[in-house]
Amino acid sequence: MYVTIEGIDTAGKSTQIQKLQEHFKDAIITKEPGGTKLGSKIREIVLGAQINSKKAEFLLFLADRAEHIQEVIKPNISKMIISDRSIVSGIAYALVQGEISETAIVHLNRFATDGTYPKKVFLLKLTKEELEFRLSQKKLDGIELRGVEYLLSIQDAIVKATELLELELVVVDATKDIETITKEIIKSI
Ligand SMILES: Nc1ncnc2c1ncn2[C@@H]1O[C@H](COP(=O)(O)OP(=O)(O)O)[C@@H](O)[C@H]1O
Ligand SMILES: Cc1cn([C@H]2C[C@H](O)[C@@H](COP(=O)(O)OP(=O)(O)O)O2)c(=O)[nH]c1=O
Repeated sequence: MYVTIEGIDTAGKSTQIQKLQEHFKDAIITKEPGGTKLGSKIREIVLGAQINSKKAEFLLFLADRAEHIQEVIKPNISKMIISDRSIVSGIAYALVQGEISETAIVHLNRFATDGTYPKKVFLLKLTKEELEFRLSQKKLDGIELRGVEYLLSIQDAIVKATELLELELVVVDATKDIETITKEIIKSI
C-alpha cells in the first residue's frame, strides 16, 4: 500500500517517517521532492530560493514527481510505501500560489503521475500557536520564509487537494506527543 505523510513545514513529517521506518522494517521509505537522483538535484534548486517564475517552480516539482513515480512508486506499488509528501503537497502548494488554474494543476499532476495516487493520506495538522513556536526554533528555507498565514492556508489546501483527487484522508493532531501520533498512524495503516 502506498501511503503519504502530509503537513506543512515543521508538522513532524520527518519525525514520524523515522518512527514508521522502525516499525515497518520492510517498507519503502521515500520523499518528494528528492526521492530520486534527479529529484535530489531538483530539490536543491527549488529550495534554494533563486527561482523567479512560479510556473518554473511548479514544473520543477512536477519533474521531480514524474521521476519519483516512475522510478520508486510504480516498481514497488505492491509493497508498503511510505512517502514524505506526494501529489497532495504538489496540488496544495500550487492552489495557494494561485497563478495556475485548479483544472490545469490537477490535469498536469495526473499527467506527471499517470494517475498513480496514494491509497491513504495522513495530514499532520498543526495549530497556529504550535506552528509559530516550531518555526521560531529552526533556520527557515525559501518556502518557509513566506510566513505563518501562508503555511496555514497550505494546510487547508492539503484537505482540498485530497477532495479533488478523491483520496482517503486521515487527519492527525500534530500537537500531540511523537509516540501517540506514531501509534495513531500505525493503527490506521
Ligand atoms: N509531536 C511533536 N511534538 C513536539 N515537537 C515535535 C513533534 N514532532 C516533531 N517535532 C519537532 O518539530 C520540528 C519539526 O519536525 P520535522 O519532523 O522535521 O517536521 P517536517 O518534516 O514536517 O518539517 C523538529 O524540531 C521536531 O523535533
Ligand atoms: C512536493 C512539493 C513541496 N513543496 C514545498 C513544501 C516544502 O516547503 C518544500 C520542501 O518540502 P520538504 O522536503 O518537506 O521540506 P522540509 O524538510 O523543510 O519540511 O517544498 C511545494 O511547494 N510543491 C510541491 O509539489
